[in-house]
Amino acid sequence: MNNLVDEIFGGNKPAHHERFRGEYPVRVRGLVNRFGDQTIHDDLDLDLKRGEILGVVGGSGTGKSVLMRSIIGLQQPNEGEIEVFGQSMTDAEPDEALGVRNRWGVLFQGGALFSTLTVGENVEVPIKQFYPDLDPELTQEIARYKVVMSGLPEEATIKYPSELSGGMKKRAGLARALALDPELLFLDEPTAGLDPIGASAFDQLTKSLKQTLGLTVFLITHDLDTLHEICDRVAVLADNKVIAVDTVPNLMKLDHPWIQEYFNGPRGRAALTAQALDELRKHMDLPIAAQTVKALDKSDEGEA
Ligand SMILES: Nc1ncnc2c1ncn2[C@@H]1O[C@H](COP(=O)(O)OP(=O)(O)OP(=O)(O)O)[C@@H](O)[C@H]1O
Repeated sequence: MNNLVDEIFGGNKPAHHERFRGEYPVRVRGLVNRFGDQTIHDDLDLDLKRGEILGVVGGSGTGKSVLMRSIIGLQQPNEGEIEVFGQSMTDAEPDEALGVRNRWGVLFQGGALFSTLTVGENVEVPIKQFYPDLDPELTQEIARYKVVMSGLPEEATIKYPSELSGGMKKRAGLARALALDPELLFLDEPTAGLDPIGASAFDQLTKSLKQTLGLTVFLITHDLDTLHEICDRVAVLADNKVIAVDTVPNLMKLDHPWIQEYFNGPRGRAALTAQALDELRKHMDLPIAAQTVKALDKSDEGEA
């Protein structure tokens, strides 16, 4: 397990650092990734703005996870330049890379929890890795705090991953991603496999953590509700590149076949209607809003 821990969290103590004040915590330029004769990325550019939730979408196999793995140093690109917190990751000496690794948290698809450790012990892993001399009681206390912050009951701290529901596993993974108070959070399909209520609750948690902790979030998703509800901008991967980065309403105006199919297809329209209804419900004291909600609710029943 130690190799995996080293791979994910790095293997040494972090250097001291100031919080990043620049505009773009992540900048990717001319990224090329190939596996054999399969080209995944070809001259891909992307900027992540400080304080935003950036949704990353694209068809299956377009390279969303490979892009995330390239940024966090788990995938060595064939070409290109990646800067995190203003520091080049592609040319970085191992020590320099370590200086930034403790400044991001990652929630992998499926949570990637260590099954032989309790939730609390999972959250302690990166803390012990980066701060081995910390008093064990304090380490446990920090882990408990992160568990509760992620919306789990405190009792979940002593449970094993196999004793948790899918939604609880995601929250446990999030608690571990938050263990070192990151400035940057990477979420790979956090709502996949959750029921709509669980997915919506996870979205709201992400949004409130972004606001309260001042996080910048890179969020891979297929979930249209998530895009509409919490993403400030969305990057679309197609044709081996990021073909557009914009707000959802602006993306919907673009004349690209995949974008049109995705955002203006039946599921895209349903997500948009659901969001419009949510907005209107906030203004139910206005007669026009009440009437519109009633009419839209009826048309939904008609379609069902
Ligand atoms: N280590 C690897 N070796 C060979 N091919 C790989 C490797 N990692 C990813 N790929 C290939 O790269 C392509 C992009 O994979 P990636 O997981 O990034 O897609 P994705 O956009 O995240 O897809 P999904 O939405 O289905 O999760 C796929 O064709 C995948 O098979």
